[in-house]
Parts: sequence; structure tokens; C-alpha cells
Amino acid sequence: MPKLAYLGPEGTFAEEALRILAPDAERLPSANVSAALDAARRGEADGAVVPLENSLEGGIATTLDELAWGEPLLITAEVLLPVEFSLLARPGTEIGNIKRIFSHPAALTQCRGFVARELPDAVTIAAPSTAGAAQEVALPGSPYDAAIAARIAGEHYGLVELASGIGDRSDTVTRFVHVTRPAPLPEPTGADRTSLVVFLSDDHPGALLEMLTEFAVRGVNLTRIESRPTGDGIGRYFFHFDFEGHVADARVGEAISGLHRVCADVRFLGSYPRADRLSPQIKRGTADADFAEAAGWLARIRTGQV
Ligand SMILES: O=C(O)C(=O)Cc1ccccc1
Repeated sequence: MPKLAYLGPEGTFAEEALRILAPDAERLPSANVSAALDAARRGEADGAVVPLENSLEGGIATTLDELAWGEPLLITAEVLLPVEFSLLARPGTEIGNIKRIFSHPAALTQCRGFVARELPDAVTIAAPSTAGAAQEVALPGSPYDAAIAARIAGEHYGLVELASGIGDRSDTVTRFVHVTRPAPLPEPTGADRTSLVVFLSDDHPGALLEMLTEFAVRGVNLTRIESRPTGDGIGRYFFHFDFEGHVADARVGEAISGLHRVCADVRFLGSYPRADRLSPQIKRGTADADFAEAAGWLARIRTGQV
């Protein structure tokens, strides 16, 4: 039975994602995303389940930076989890008396409208996780009046639900990924996604266009592009890409070899089945057979067979 680290404690959205991705896995709750990834790196766990992207907020910075800079890990699976938030407090708490709200920053951001409308005088305080906030609020004498977390976390820690469905949008989805230490890749399924980090060799006009061209001319459709600061000063960025296809696909292999040739560094983060099972539309001339035919043609003309 594999052991997987995740952002704990019990009752987080990460745990919900883990249960979908690996229902039989042993669960190792970690204090934060970095600790969960380190547990996988050190071999204390066989892998980790961490949030990568949210449909409202975009990429989760800690995860993106860990995957870019830390000891290499590979993404092997993903899940799209609809997230629904509740306002949870100790039994007996009146909503009008809530002055300090504790939750994970992603939850606080996604419930900004509710807090501004219903609790305009309350302050929000960042917690390591939604369930961690619920656990803390449940303690007698806690400095926090309420937590924002999943309903199930409230039930688990003995809190009452003062309001439900408090997210600014009802259709918010978080994409969680399962990562492992480097290992053989999942087989191509025809509906795959590949993730990559690219560091530019130097800053020059058109550098971003050059990267994008490698994808465009091979008919590779991007599903996410995000710049993150390198930390080397204002204006210095590296790039995260997610795109359709598997590294075993000729068009994907050619695109990322192209990036490897022209960029300072390319870190491959994995090719894995898409949770939504959507297959890419293959543009004319970019199927595996087209690349093989073109390679054959090139080989023939190189030997004078015109
Ligand atoms: O804190 C949690 O429960 C998490 O899993 C992180 C998170 C927080 C808010 C939305 C999605 C994921």
C-alpha cells in the first residue's frame, strides 16, 4: 500500500483529492506543501498530493516554486476537485460576533466577497490549511472566532456551520497533482498533459515569443503558462508551462527538445493522464506519422535520393 504525504491535518481539500487519486493509500498528513514534498523526496512517503492550480486564482506559488527549484519530482496524476467553503465556529458563536477569521490564504481569497459583505469588520488571518484552521478554532480559548473550511472539517473538529457555499463563485475547481520521486512515466493515454519549467538564457526582445514558437509550430496547445520571479531582481522571471500531449508524442518531444536547445534550462515535470480525459485536436502535419514521414524524407534527401 503506497504512503502519500499531503497538506494536513484531516479534513483538508488536499485529503479529499488524495482519497480520489489513491483511495487505498496510507495517508501522511504534513504541516504544509513543502513538508509534504520533502517527505516524498526523502522517501518517508512514496509520493505527495499537492494543489497546483485553482480556476479562480491560477497557480499555487509554493507548489510551482518547489517543483521548479527543489530536488526533482515527477507529476504522475492529477485530479480536478470542486471546492466548497463553509464558515465554521464554536457552538454558540453568533455570526455578528465574528471578528477574527482563520483559513488557508486560497480559501480567504476565494471567499473575499462573502467576508466583505457579511463580516465587514472582521480581519482574516492566514492558516497553514483550512482544516488546520478549523482544528485551531475548535480549541477553547482560541484567538480566532471562525474558520473557513470544508463542511466535513467542521464536523470532524466539532464546529457548527454558520454559512455554507460562501465562495465568490460556486464553480471553483482546484487541480491537485500526485508527485513521486523520478520513476518511469505513465503510459500515453491519448488524453495527457505535460508540465515543464523553462529558464531563459538571457533577457532579449522576443524571448517569450521564441519559447511559444516552439509549441506553436508543432501544434502543441498550452493549458497554462505562468511566470514566476527567479529572485534575482525585478524583471527576472522563469516560466511554467502545462500543455496537451505526452512527451512520447512526436510533436511534444520536438517542442521540448527545441526549448532545450534555445533556453538556459528546461525542467521536465512529467506527462500524465488528464483528469478531464479531453483529447487534443491534432493539427494537420503534427501527428506522429507526419513527423516519422518527414524524418524519412530528410534521411532520403541526405543520401541523394531526390
Ligand atoms: O487547506 C486546504 O484544505 C487545502 O487543501 C489547500 C486549499 C485551500 C483552498 C482551496 C483549495 C486548496
